[in-house]
Amino acid sequence: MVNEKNKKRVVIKIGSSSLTSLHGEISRRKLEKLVDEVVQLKDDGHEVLLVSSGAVAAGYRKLGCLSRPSSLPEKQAAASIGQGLLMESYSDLFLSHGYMGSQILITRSDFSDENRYNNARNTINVLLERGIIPIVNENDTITIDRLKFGDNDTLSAKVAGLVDADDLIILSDIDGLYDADPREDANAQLLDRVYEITPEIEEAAGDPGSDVGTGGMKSKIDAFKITMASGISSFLGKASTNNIVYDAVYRNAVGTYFEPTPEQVNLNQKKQWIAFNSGPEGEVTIDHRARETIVDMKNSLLPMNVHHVNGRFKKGSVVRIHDLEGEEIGLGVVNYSSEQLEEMIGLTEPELESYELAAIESKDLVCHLEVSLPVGV
Ligand SMILES: Nc1ncnc2c1ncn2[C@@H]1O[C@H](COP(=O)(O)OP(=O)(O)O)[C@@H](O)[C@H]1O
Ligand SMILES: N[C@@H](CCC(=O)OP(=O)(O)O)C(=O)O
Repeated sequence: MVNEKNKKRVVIKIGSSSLTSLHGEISRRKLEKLVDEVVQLKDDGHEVLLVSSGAVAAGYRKLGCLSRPSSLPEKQAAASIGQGLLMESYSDLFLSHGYMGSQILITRSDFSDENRYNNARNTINVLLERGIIPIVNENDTITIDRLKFGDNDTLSAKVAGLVDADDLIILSDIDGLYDADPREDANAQLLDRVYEITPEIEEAAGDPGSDVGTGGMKSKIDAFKITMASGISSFLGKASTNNIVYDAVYRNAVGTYFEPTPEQVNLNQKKQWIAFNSGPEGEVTIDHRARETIVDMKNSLLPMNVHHVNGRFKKGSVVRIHDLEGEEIGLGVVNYSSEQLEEMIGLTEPELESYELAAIESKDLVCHLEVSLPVGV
């Protein structure tokens, strides 16, 4: 049993192919293996949250489809069957070891609203602190494409940030990240440590390896960009390897470890929400002097440095910040609506004195990210 100091909060994401059989059914054997390993961590005193895919893969056969459906209504109907079956199996298995699982279904709009985001954190914290194992999936049955996370890899990274996890473990059908797509290059080499997501790594990341996988290595790399910018250690390994979860937490597993370094950006929770979840509602373009002030000097953005405004937003919205060449330099929470900012453009410094607040406070600016913001941001 670990002491309070060594206790970890671990998020484990498992893909569809690692939970279901080729015939579109839950594989009891695969699920039992996962549950046994989670139980080992729980018995050691760690907190564990699962992000489990598999709802569509576990449900499509029961819906009467011969292979994973491609139409949205059929996928959603399959998920409505499979999600219930998955939870039933998880609950049975965890209860047989004396632990309780709980279901959390999330949509992207739950995360883009700051109040709902904070509410999700509070709920999950209660569950984790009371020894429950929250089991998270996207709410596939009701979510439409435009509002989807789309893959559980980036969802798991955002959840890891939400609950301030120590580790994210992504389990897949492959034993880690290779320096080239192993299906295309027989000489591809396993990378055991990654300290930075380089353009070469992005290039090497290919599509899914099975008919039931969704994001492939590309969405896993997007996920690791989020965890690295959030200061969370991550691991990618093969779900079928013995003791993979336990060994990954104790750094003894074969796979790829993604280690954030102190020099990298380490976004606090508010900035993680702004960067990865908020969904910007408009744009402000700033002049060159302002770019220097906010990027190099890390000062607030003043209303007089706003050159022009695009889109309609209200006070408190998140906006993209562009320079005069159109390059995106960051995101921030505005203190004025788009109408108010437009009125301020062209006013002189004394005229602006009556406006007391910065357009964007430095504490709410997310700029100069070493990583480009992942898809969906
Ligand atoms: N550079 C790479 N390194 C490792 N696997 C890769 C790479 N590029 C593409 N892949 C493929 O990504 C697959 C894993 O993604 P995916 O099929 O979505 O799995 P899951 O269902 O576990 O999320 C692997 O089986 C592999 O074929
Ligand atoms: N939410 C979907 C899975 C989405 C997904 O990312 O799947 P996978 O690539 O297998 O992790 C489901 O439960 O079927």
